[in-house]
Amino acid sequence: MNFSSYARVICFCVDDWLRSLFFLSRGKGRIRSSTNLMGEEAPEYLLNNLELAACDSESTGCRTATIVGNKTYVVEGSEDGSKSWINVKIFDKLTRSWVFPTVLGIKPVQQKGHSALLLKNEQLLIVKMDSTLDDCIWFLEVDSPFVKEQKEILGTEVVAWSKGVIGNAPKPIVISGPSGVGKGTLINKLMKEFPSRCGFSVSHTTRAPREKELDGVHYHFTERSIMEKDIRDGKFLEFASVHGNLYGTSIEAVEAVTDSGKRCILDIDVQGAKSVRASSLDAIFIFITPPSFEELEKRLRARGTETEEQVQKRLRNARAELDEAKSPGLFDHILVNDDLESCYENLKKLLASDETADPLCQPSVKILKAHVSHIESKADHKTLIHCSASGTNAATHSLLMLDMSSLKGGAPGRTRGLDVYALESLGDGLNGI
Ligand SMILES: Nc1nc2c(ncn2[C@@H]2O[C@H](COP(=O)(O)OP(=O)(O)O)[C@@H](O)[C@H]2O)c(=O)[nH]1
Ligand SMILES: Nc1ncnc2c1ncn2[C@@H]1O[C@H](COP(=O)(O)OP(=O)(O)O)[C@@H](O)[C@H]1O
Repeated sequence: MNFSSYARVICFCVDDWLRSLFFLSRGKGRIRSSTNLMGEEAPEYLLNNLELAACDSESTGCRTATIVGNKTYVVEGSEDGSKSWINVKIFDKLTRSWVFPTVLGIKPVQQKGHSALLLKNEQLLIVKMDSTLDDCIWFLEVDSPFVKEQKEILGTEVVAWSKGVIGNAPKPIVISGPSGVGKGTLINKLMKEFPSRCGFSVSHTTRAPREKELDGVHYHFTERSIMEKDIRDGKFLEFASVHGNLYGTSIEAVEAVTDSGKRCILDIDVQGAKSVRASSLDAIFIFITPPSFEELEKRLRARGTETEEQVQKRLRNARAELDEAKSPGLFDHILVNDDLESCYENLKKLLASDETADPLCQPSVKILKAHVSHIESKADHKTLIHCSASGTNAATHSLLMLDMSSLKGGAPGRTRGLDVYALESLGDGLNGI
């Protein structure tokens, strides 16, 4: 792929957005005034010519516009003292109108601007300027399988953010099973024995805390209305109504554990396991089953944490869960929790046999405190990032190569598997090379 074909750079300054738009083009060099952009019509040359846009990091605000089919995705952001924001809007060429999509996932905090590059027709690579390397690479999914599914569910235009993460991580473990089977007991044992290697995904729930349950440790206990809003805002990987309460796994609950290099353990019901199976999270699914229904009932009553009515409801649901667990392709392993110690040993054997539990791949470049001037696509899966230590001094300009050949995951979680290496010496302004 030819570099210069990607070097058409549009610089939008927020302050001037209404009045003028500077069109900087290698080879063209024209300055053109925009027509009334906020009059809800994007100029013809923008819609016809723009493939890649990068913005001037010196300005207080920044806009990039990227054409995907008949749509132009405008990503705009600003850092204004304590306030910083990043928004996405879409110009639809067919209807000649602006669309404000539902934005899912955790969005980046805008700093000194960003560059945008269309990777495939389903996602944009967004590189934040003046950011550390662990926070500069982001993806805006515009037509990925996850986004397509959400468009159908929500009936609106949807885009979804996903943070790019260098290297891989151990696969999360999803543990399901009927209430009282011993999931919590097994997970506690794992956490005690491997505190530095396993981390628990702390779910949100609308149920009341039991005695000895701590907010933020066992669950994030929350109000239904708050949780429903967070679900609408795309902050949850999955959620389900279980025994009359709402339970859900936030994206951050899983990613915070995985980002720290630990294996994330999720204790979720069968509906939640189905949702995670359908998501981009690559996990191992384990169902814990009781030796008999009578033993399950005995354990549930012996625990003494539920009223009789709640016990009855849990037992009714248990029958359905035991049936659903047999759905082909849902669970990778079924463990019978008869004798606790043997079940725990079997669980540990399963985890030990997972080949993905390799240590986090360390990037060849650790911290990027450079000014990223722009990005260019070189070839499939490989992207050049231009950066400079001082921002304007040509002598310190350097190149990083971003290799995305083994990307995994994606919205609504992280996009993992990135590899970054320096093509040239990057000078004093960059650490850790
Ligand atoms: N889908 C989903 N289910 C969850 C989540 N957190 C807990 N659960 C499930 O909700 C059910 C009830 O959990 P809980 O109230 O702690 O009762 P217990 O299972 O009897 O200890 C269990 O099946 C859990 O696995 C979650 O984040 N999502
Ligand atoms: N293998 C086992 N044999 C006997 N009791 C068990 C076993 N595993 C767990 N228990 C007990 O059963 C009860 C329910 O276990 P718990 O871990 O709370 O289940 P869950 O998290 O699946 O609802 C607890 O009192 C626990 O001590």
